[in-house]
Amino acid sequence: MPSPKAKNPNRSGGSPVLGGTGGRCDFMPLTKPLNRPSPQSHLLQRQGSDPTTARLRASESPTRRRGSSSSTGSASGQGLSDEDGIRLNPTFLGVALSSLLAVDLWLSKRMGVCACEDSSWGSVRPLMKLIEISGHGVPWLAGTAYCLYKSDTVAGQEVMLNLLIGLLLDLVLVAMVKGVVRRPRPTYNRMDMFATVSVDRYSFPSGHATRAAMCGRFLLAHLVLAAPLRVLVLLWTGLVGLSRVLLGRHNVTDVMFGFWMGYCQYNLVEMLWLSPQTLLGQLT
Ligand SMILES: CC(C)=CCC/C(C)=C/CC/C(C)=C/COP(=O)(O)O
Repeated sequence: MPSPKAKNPNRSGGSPVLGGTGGRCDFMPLTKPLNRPSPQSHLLQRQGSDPTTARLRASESPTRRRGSSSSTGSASGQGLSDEDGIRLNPTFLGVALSSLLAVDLWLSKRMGVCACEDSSWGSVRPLMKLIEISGHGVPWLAGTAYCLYKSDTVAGQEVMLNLLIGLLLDLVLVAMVKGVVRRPRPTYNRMDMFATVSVDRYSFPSGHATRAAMCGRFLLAHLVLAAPLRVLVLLWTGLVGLSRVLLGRHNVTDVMFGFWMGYCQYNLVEMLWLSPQTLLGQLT
């Protein structure tokens, strides 16, 4: 049976959505774009899972009061905000995602113990910033370019050239995802990072985490390293990711996704691998 909203004569269309109030099949207006939920709507989600309660709380919020002239009653249909559209029809995936994000924000804030000098672990901040620089794009690009220039074996040049390609690919892919997702950095982050570009005001995914994961895999696969050094590479990768959250630069999910993305980027580098044979084949 359709929900009371379906009785609204102003509605021009709707689609059934499973998981509506009380497990019924509710209708969601097709004419209204479903924007990403605002931070406020996450708050609403956390304050009460009951959609009716959430709607009532939304009508008490200052933003709703300010714009109350256009939203005098949800029954009119015109007064429904995008938030209402989403909150009245919470899908399982929506609730799961909102819960994950709420846990992510809470955990990240608790872990941001080096976010500034006055933080509880503020004295460790300089060490965390050193780890940050060790995973920054500039030293990696400059170091790889230098090794490529200095390398006097074809094998060495091949490895360095492909690492350079991987690093550039990483910058482009991370910039694209950051530009699309546009998740702001945590509010408690101090934007005092060395050499950033415009998309670096966004947080998802962590560019340091993608680079650490990709370079870590690259080093383990292409350098002949003794066991302690292999452990050190793994440790460094983990520390770069952890330092992003401790410094308050990122939320945990930014780093987790960054690790996964960097891991996949390495597969891409392997797929696109440029060998002297490939290069010579291209030239002849
Ligand atoms: C050649 C060229 C375009 C170099 C750009 C290198 C550069 C400025 C990379 C940015 C590195 C950076 C600050 C990434 C942000 O990392 P998150 O972990 O904070 O996302």
